[in-house]
Amino acid sequence: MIEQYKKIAILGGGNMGIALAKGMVASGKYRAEDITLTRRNTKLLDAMVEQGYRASNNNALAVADADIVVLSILPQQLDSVLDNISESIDPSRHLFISIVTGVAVTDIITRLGKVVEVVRAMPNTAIAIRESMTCITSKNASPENIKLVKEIFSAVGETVEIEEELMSSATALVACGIAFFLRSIRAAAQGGTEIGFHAGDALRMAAQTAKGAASLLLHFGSHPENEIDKVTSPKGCTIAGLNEMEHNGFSSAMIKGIKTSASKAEKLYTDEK
Ligand SMILES: NC(=O)C1=CN([C@@H]2O[C@H](COP(=O)(O)OP(=O)(O)OC[C@H]3O[C@@H](n4cnc5c(N)ncnc54)[C@H](O)[C@@H]3O)[C@@H](O)[C@H]2O)C=CC1
Ligand SMILES: O=C(O)[C@@H]1CCC=N1
Repeated sequence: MIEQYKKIAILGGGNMGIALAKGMVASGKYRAEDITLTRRNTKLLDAMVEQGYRASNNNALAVADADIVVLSILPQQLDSVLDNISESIDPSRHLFISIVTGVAVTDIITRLGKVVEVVRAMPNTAIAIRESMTCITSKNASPENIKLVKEIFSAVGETVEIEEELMSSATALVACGIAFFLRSIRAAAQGGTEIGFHAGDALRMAAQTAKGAASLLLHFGSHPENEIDKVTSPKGCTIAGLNEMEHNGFSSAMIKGIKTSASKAEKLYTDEK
């Protein structure tokens, strides 16, 4: 249990903060009582408190009590939170993990006015079920602390270390990506309903089929087209459907969407200033 001596403050107990906390505890490597979640209205964290987590609306106190500080607020909420906790930070003790989109390590250090070690992480909502793909980067953390952060996120899914310059791209591909694939599954289910299945059955069938497709790639390490070739019988119905989708811009829509999300992610914090 790597984290048994570490206390964790997750500033911003919203979608991701809660999902991260739950995923960490579900991994069996972290204890709920070592994790404090903050948000302005702590009533909304009552369900977490019932499960043994701590809740607070005082970021400075939560930080003072923690070894690891996770920044999990929105980009537009970041500056006021950093201003509020600055006095409570001890750079020799605190390790920062930021999952805030579009915020560089240097942005955090500049705003805090203190040189703390910061590791940026970009997970996705599948962190709640320990199936996240998390991209990690740091310009100033020690190898030990980067390893520690990798271990945290490895407990809730897969990790990859990337250059900080690619973090907005990672945001589009892995964080926004969950929504893109979910929308694809919804579209498949809608098609399924139109050709005869009840909506609930169609959704379950589409979701399991999507899981199977992703698992084939991860299991065999193969290229999608290799797996597609195994499905498309000559003169068959798969290639007919696939080509119809491509004539309507299926791949192009996904590529353009990912590029749009990446450029938006890059500007989310700076546009607030
Ligand atoms: N939702 C997603 O799939 C992903 C989000 N992110 C990033 O993670 C961060 C959090 O995103 P979400 O959890 O989706 O947002 P969210 O809006 O669900 O959570 C933010 C939380 O911060 C709380 N908050 C606001 N001001 C606060 C303050 N002064 N002190 C303490 N808490 C405060 C809000 O009440 C809210 O609960 C964002 O920067 C986002 O870009 C990163 C990866 C995936
Ligand atoms: O939509 C957003 O801005 C956040 C960042 C990545 C996923 N959700």
